[in-house]
Amino acid sequence: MVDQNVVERIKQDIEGNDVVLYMKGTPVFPQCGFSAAVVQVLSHVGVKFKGVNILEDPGLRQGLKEYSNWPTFPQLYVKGELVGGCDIVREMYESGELQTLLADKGVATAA
Ligand SMILES: N[C@@H](CCC(=O)N[C@@H](CS)C(=O)NCC(=O)O)C(=O)O
Repeated sequence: MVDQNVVERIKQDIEGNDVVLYMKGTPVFPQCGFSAAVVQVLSHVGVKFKGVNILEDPGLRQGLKEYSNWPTFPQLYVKGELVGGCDIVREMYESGELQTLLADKGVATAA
């Protein structure tokens, strides 16, 4: 059963920010290669995002897995919806699908 306080915090984050990356480490200092790769993609696309370091919060780390039904990190959310992890985000970036998704959802990018 997912902790409702954790669910509230997740909802506040993903509903209050267009793009949220739950990751290991911070955007400036990622502590996992998968998280670093998504930070790099988002930087290339030129989109502003909120990075949340799940290593600092074991409750959030577990709660997110249950909330999203996605067992690993990073997890990228756009406008409240889970897009996916590193593999999906990278594939979508390479095909141009990520840029299209952001444009369709009205998220500003510099690219
Ligand atoms: N194939 C995954 C790779 C990510 C991954 O395997 N993450 C692992 C190791 S960093 C993870 O989050 N494990 C669960 C945990 O550490 O809580 C993706 O596309 O995002």
